[in-house]
Amino acid sequence: MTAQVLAGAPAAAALLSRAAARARTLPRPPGLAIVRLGDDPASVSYVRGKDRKAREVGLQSTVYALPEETSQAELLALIAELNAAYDVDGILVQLPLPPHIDEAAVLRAVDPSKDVDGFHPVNVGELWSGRPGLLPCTPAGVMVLLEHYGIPVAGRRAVVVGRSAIVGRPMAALLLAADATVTLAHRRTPDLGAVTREAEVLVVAAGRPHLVTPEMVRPGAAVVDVGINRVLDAAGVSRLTGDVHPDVAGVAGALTPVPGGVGPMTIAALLANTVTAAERRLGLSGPR
Ligand SMILES: NC(=O)C1=CN([C@@H]2O[C@H](COP(=O)(O)OP(=O)(O)OC[C@H]3O[C@@H](n4cnc5c(N)ncnc54)[C@H](OP(=O)(O)O)[C@@H]3O)[C@@H](O)[C@H]2O)C=CC1
Ligand SMILES: Nc1nc(=O)c2c([nH]1)NC[C@@H]1CN(c3ccc(C(=O)N[C@@H](CCC(=O)O)C(=O)O)cc3)C=[N+]21
Repeated sequence: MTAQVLAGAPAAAALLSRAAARARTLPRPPGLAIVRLGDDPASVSYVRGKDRKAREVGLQSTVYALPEETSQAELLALIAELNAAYDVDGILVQLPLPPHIDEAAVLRAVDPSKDVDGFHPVNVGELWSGRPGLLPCTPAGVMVLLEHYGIPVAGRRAVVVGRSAIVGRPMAALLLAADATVTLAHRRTPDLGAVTREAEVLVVAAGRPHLVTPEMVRPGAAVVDVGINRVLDAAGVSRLTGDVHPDVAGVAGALTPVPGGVGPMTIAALLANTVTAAERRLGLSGPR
């Protein structure tokens, strides 16, 4: 037996085509502003991917590539300008930020109605209180992926490994909102395998290559691998690998690949959020 492959591409394409159709009904294209500091190669490449896809689906996307040494005051001034700009519906500040910038202060500065990452405390609070506003892209993308493949969540045991503000915590909130019974595991969880074996839906976002091995997985479980780790293969070539060991495919019922699983969903969810923000700002509230 080998697990069903939950490829991101078809689910992301479906989400993008729904978002593009909604965007076409608006009086003007939804506007996305992407802010990035410095030139960390991974950030440059993610931002390029987001900007390219945004244009493909008919959004007006602008990348603000600022030098690494940009001061916090300069960054906050740009955010204030984008908050005030009529034709900007979504603002994304690419993380991580350089160490001299107070990340929490920057995320708080983004107008919550333009916070297409769903990182502002207002959106976080709304998510946990069960009145979701704009949803964090990776967890929202995971929910769309599960739905696309008809994997049920309601009434099932879900385990999330990792409790970061951008992935693990909001993932747990969305699974809870979808009526799963949710456990959130982390570095201080004793006997992680005993916990993950309980999961009918297992989401792994730890940033540890191959942390989850076959004996940690319940037979037939749906396993979502959020991890993106750059590792050297036997030939010394740099490759992307997930947090889930490939042999898990022999135990799981369904498994997301890395790359080509959650990554494309994250980008699609960001663009769908931007359309949602535009609809709300223009007073034309469409579906979600
Ligand atoms: N596909 C996509 O679109 C995206 C992928 N990612 C990837 O997902 C992964 C996680 O990202 P992110 O959440 O930002 O990472 P963080 O490093 O912020 O958080 C990692 C979490 O995993 C937990 N953890 C780490 N090691 C273990 C372990 N051995 N056992 C149990 N828990 C552990 C940590 O626990 P503790 O809190 O106790 O330290 C922490 O809560 C990374 O590989 C990242 O590249 C991230 C964003 C988007
Ligand atoms: N403000 C902010 N918002 C984010 O959403 C955000 C961020 N900062 N910082 C970094 C993480 C990471 N992230 C990814 C997006 C797409 C892929 C993606 O498309 N991955 C491809 C592979 C890409 C490659 O080849 O490098 C895949 O998995 O198939 C991965 C990771 C968004 N993040």
